[in-house]
Amino acid sequence: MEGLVSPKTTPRILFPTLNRRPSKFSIVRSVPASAMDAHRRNGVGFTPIRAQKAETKDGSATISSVMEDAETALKAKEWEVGMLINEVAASQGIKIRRRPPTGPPLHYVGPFQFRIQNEGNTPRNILEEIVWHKDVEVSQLKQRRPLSMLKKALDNAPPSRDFIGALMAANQRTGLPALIAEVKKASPSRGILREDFDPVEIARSYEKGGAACLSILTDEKYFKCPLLCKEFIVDAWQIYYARTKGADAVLLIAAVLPDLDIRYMTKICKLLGLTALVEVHDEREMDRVLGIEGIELIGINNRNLETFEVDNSNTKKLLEGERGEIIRQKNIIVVGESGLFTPDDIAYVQEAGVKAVLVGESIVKQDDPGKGITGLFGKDISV
Ligand SMILES: O=C(O)c1ccccc1NCC(=O)[C@H](O)[C@H](O)COP(=O)(O)O
Repeated sequence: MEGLVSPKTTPRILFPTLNRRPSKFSIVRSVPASAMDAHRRNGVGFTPIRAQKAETKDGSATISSVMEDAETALKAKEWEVGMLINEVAASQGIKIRRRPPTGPPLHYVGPFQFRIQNEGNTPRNILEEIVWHKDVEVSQLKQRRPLSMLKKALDNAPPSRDFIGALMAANQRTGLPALIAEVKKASPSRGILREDFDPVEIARSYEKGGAACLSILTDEKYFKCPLLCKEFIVDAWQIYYARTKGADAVLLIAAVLPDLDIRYMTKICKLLGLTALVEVHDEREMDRVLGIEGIELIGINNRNLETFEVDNSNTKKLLEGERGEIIRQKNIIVVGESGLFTPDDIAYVQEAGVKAVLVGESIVKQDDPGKGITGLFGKDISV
């Protein structure tokens, strides 16, 4: 049958919804030339398809076939948009593909479900896996709580607090980088960090220990944490959702989001009174972000989220020379993120120019996380 997969030769992918009732559809090929070219460039041999509505004998379409047609059209549109996002992202040097270029690995023929793995539907690293998973998770959440519902819920959210103001006040008070203390149970690179995980107790202990702000890992699948704040944002809907849950800041990862998304999402953050912490890891990402108007807070992640390699000199490297100059001119606050364990580490990134640090593992693992902060800074920063 047209569109079915012969993995050893040329993999061909069907949308699951198309395959469920093949008898009602005639399959035609249809794909934008640009997307097709991108796939050829990626070396992925596939035949994208779209379904056409079948007609009954008297020439009229059945209601269910019309609905399936609409569903199919929507899926096709979503797929096309996903492909375009991948193309735009690639043109900006983003290696993470927002969606699997050849569609999901699961396929259906009649009652049968089968999995076909190929380069285009296998994530190349953990960040890509997270983002693909997040895309599906968010589209399901959006169905349960549409944006219109979230907009109404905004009225009941607690007023947003000044995230940057809190960082600056702590930095001036202590003369040290302000601490964004991270509440997380586990991470993809380090596994479970703390078995007896009570997020509220940890947050209180951080507050007592002198943390200026808290970073709450909210991705359940990969961080096991039930609370909301630091997320893998792939859709503006998540920003509204974060605000309705009381978030004051959200994370936008430049390795995942093209410039246009960062621009758009930053504006939404402003509209909702949220601070956007825009995270970069390399020079290219830093240059992209410095080219975007209105960025106030940049995080330099010392951890490469594709390989998990941690290198604190990354912060120094990205703040040297012209980049550091632009950051100072624009009054951008820089946060040093990941891999900070000792007072020497803190001094090193402070020397490089950060005004704040985001720390998880080294403090969340301590019996008393608040006291862990004193160990991290080499002094009590709560007073
Ligand atoms: O930490 C990971 O393994 C990880 C993997 C994939 C995406 C994100 C990941 N971490 C998010 C973070 O940025 C860190 O949790 C944060 O910077 C704190 O780092 P650390 O002090 O080293 O726990």
